[in-house]
This record gives sequence, C-alpha cells and structure tokens, in this order.
Amino acid sequence: VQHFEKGLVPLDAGALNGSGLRVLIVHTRWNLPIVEALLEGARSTLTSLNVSASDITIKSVPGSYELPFAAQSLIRQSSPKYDAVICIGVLIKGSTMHFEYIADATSQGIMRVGLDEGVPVVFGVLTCLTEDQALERAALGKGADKGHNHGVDWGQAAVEMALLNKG
Ligand SMILES: O=Nc1c(NC[C@H](O)[C@H](O)[C@H](O)CO)[nH]c(=O)[nH]c1=O
Repeated sequence: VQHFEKGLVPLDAGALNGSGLRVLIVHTRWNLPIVEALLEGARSTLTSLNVSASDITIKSVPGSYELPFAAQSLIRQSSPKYDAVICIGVLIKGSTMHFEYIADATSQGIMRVGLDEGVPVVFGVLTCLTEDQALERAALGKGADKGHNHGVDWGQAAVEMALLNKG
C-alpha cells in the first residue's frame, strides 16, 4: 500500500528558467529505441524550460560504461564550460554479473565527474532487471499505462542544478 506520492516532486516550471544555459546530453547506442525516447524527453523538457535548441549539444557513445569518460572529456573541451550535462543510458540485466559491474562503475563514475569538474552531471542511466521495466520508464510501456518518461525528470534536474551552480 502506497502512503505517499512516489517519484520526483518538480519545482513549478516558473522557478526553472533555463534561458542562456548550455547543456550537453551524452547518450548511448545500446537499447537505442528506449534511449531515443529518454533523449527526446530530456531534450523537449529543456526546450520547454527556455533552453534554446542551439545551446543543447547531443553526442553519442557506445555504451553506459563510456558515459563518465565522455562527459569528462567533453566538459574539458567546452569553452565556456557546459552549465550541465545529462548522461543517458539503458542497462538491462542479462544472464551474467556484467550488468552489476557496469551499473556500479557508471554511477560512481558519473558522480565523480560532476564533483571533479564542478559541473552538474545528471545520472540518466536506467538500471533495469527486465525490458518491460525499461520501456515503462521511457513511457513506452505495453499496458494501458505507458509509464513515465524519466528523461523529463532529468531535463528538469539539469536546469535546476545548473541554476544552483551559477549561484
Ligand atoms: O552489457 N550490456 C549493456 C552495455 N554494455 C556495454 C558497455 O557499456 C560498454 O560499452 C562496453 O563494455 C565497452 O566498454 N551497455 C549499455 O549501455 N547497456 C547494456 O545493457
């Protein structure tokens, strides 16, 4: 029995004015249809928060394990620095321990890049035990309830943290 509203409680959109912010989105090419839905959720949310399309840079990498390095490398190449980075990937548990090792390394790596580079890096990696779990978190669910596109939450988080970091 659920006693409270789960999930993110967003700030009201008026509080998040992303005008002038420069945002990088790095996404993987594993489980691409799901990644592309998450990417579109994040991108359209940034736009709805007044981040201009020309200030959104989108790059791809092979898989989730590459996200931390790509985020760090692209932050260091950017001038002026990106105001926020969103890393998007989809890990789906297979029959080995590979999933656990990548998920742990990727989450630790993404956190470290943000802290080391002083740029908010949003953790947009789904770590799912089944394909259906991933589909539902990209609003591609097969049931009547398609689910919720977490890319939207990540776009909001990127703007909120970029503004926090600007002071
Ligand atoms: O194994 N499954 C997955 C995966 N493996 C590849 C890994 O991220 C990396 O690209 C290679 O190990 C090369 O470094 N990457 C994902 O994004 N999702 C998966 O579900």
